[in-house]
Amino acid sequence: MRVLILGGDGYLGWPTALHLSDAGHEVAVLDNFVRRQYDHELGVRSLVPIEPLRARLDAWHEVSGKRLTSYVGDLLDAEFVAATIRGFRPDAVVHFAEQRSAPYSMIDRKHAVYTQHNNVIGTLNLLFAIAEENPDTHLVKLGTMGEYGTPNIDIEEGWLDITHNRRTDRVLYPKKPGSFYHLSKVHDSHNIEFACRAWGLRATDLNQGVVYGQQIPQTARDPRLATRFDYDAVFGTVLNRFVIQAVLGEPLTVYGSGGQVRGLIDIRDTVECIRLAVEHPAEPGEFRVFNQLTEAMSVLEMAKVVANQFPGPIEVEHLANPRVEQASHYYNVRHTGLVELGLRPHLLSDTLLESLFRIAKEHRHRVDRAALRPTVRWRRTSSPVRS
Ligand SMILES: O=S([O-])[O-]
Repeated sequence: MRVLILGGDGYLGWPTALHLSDAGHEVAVLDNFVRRQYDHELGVRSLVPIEPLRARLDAWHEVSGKRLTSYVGDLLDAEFVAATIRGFRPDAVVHFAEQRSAPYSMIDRKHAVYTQHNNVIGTLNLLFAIAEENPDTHLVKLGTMGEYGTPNIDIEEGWLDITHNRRTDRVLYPKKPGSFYHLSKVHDSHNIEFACRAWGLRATDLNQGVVYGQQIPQTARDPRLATRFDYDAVFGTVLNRFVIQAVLGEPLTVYGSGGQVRGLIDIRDTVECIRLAVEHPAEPGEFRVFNQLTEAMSVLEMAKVVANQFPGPIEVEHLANPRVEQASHYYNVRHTGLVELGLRPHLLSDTLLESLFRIAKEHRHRVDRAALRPTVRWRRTSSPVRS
């Protein structure tokens, strides 16, 4: 199949491109490199050095004999998006090209507006381009489990059958997201569902849990193929950050009591879920939703798993929670769709953590410790990004 990966230079977009290329698909990547600019803005960098896209593409050609096409541009440029779809004629478009940090979206008004404008309008431009250029294209969109929040009822896969005053209907599952970033994904989900209904587009919304890990077999084939590994309080995902804090001898910083439960997924399963979604497209007119997680754990449990595996003393430090979220709550998520398509999950294991500790040790000299401390406060309308 011909697969276009939007955000193909990013943490997950890049490994996904290699995984699909390795599986025999014809892959193109599109990116505007804004993720690399956030690093400059925040004064941080990926723990593992990453190569420019051009060098990555050459390295993949060298090790695999395969070439990926690349498009450099912005989804806010509607003409560029349409021309890319027209030129590459993808069977599937995988959309990772959004600002994906909740703290970043909560820095201040400017960052909130930027996040929603970038994410929502970029996705709208994409929907129009697909509808006008090739409506049979399957859109695989990265959503987040954070769209649902933590409701006191079971979380279904995107849709809810509801009986109200003796009448029944199937509705989009009600959302209670926890940041302007998460809200941008909720807005996207509604826009995409409407486009499926109005224009008969086919889409899969993947509500992904918190991703951990840094390597997949394809990126491990050459150091130039490495993907990012973020540890900072703005872009670092929680488990990856704990691993790095452990290696540095820093306390694992748990926000509040740590009772908040999150869905988790190994990066190797992320790329496999995308392959499964691409190879089993939604039907025309169908807005299909999968909850893309393989296990659920409280933040404190994650800290304990890391502490138990780390060969050395570890402290856990509870910080006043900078976010507004429930500290203890019901959490029960249905996530059977991807398993039915054939996903065989990697659950969080000692081997995975050992390899992450090794990667973190190798690059520990690159860490800026100050960047580990959270500074963005949900209860304020404006926060400094550095203390
Ligand atoms: O590519 S990332 O880190 O959103």
